[in-house]
Amino acid sequence: MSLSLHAEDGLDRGGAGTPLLEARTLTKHFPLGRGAVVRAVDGVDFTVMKGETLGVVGESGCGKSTTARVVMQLIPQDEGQMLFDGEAVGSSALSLKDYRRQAQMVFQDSFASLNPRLTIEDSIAFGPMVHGVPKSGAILRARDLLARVGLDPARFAARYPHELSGGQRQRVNIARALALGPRLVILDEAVSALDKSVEAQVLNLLMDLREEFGLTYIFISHDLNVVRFISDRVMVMYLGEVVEIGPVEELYDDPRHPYTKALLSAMPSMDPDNRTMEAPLAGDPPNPINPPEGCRFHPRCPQAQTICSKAKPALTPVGAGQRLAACHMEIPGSGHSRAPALEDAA
Ligand SMILES: Nc1ncnc2c1ncn2[C@@H]1O[C@H](COP(=O)(O)OP(=O)(O)OP(=O)(O)O)[C@@H](O)[C@H]1O
Repeated sequence: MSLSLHAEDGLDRGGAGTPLLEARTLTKHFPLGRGAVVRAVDGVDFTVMKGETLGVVGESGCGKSTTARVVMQLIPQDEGQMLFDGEAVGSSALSLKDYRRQAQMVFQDSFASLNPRLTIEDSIAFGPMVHGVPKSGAILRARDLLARVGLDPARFAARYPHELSGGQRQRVNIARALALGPRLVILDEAVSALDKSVEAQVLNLLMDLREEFGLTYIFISHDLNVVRFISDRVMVMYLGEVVEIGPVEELYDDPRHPYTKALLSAMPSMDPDNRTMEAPLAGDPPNPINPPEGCRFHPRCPQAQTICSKAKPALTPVGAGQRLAACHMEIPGSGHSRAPALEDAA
């Protein structure tokens, strides 16, 4: 098989208009016994465009990592479907094996992701060898990738993970993720464990690699400043659901969902004149085993009205139209009260 180290022919680099990944009503529940179920991901819909970075934010436990693991097919979804470049993942047109080559993931823990008994070059070469690349070719590719992530192959190829710093190990993990020539890379808190100066270097490296290889990223992070820096669009999750998604500057400058407003108001602003006056989030997120009826955010929402506890708001276009928010108050014609279209559901 041939594994390209360059953007694939025909890849719409930076083309905001063509979907690479379409996730439709993805659902993942974890049974806990005695009928209890954690609704970790509950009917999530989103699209990632070719060449873009989609940031994913939300409080701990809202389902970011589970969404990533389902997208990677590390765990199967209970319901829902994914299309990758227009083909259903797991279909005869796109087998799971082919899909897994094209979608790769980098995790937060740079050490746990690497086999301590393998040298750096062997770790990077492992994936291509599993996919049938001869060892000599896989090692050459590994050394090339080491150089591309800023590690001199002559110095680093024969070292072991424990001989590297956290930042160097994460560069190795990035090289390893790129070894199979993926088109989609999921970065799950991939820079969160790094010192700020190292984090900035790795973020710049990720942006360079995205251009060089025509990659598409899903970037999961608790750090809203980092997400703003690297993302083209941002998806906000709350208790297993998407509550808002849209272009990064639009969403940060004019958040529409009350949860997004509260989340951003808790963000340490670089600019003291630019801090929002929204109330910060009160209380802990409710339990994903027994989420509230209607809008799941309503028990903590300063704008909640009667409808919010009764009917689930659908993701609805807001603002300039490239953004969606799931809030009854944003549904056109609702007059900031009960939305007529939802009266029946109440
Ligand atoms: N294997 C599992 N079994 C049972 N519950 C799980 C499992 N994996 C995740 N969960 C639960 O699913 C919910 C979503 O977890 P997930 O790790 O996806 O959230 P997250 O937003 O990534 O959180 P964090 O930011 O802390 O990583 C949480 O309540 C979590 O405890």
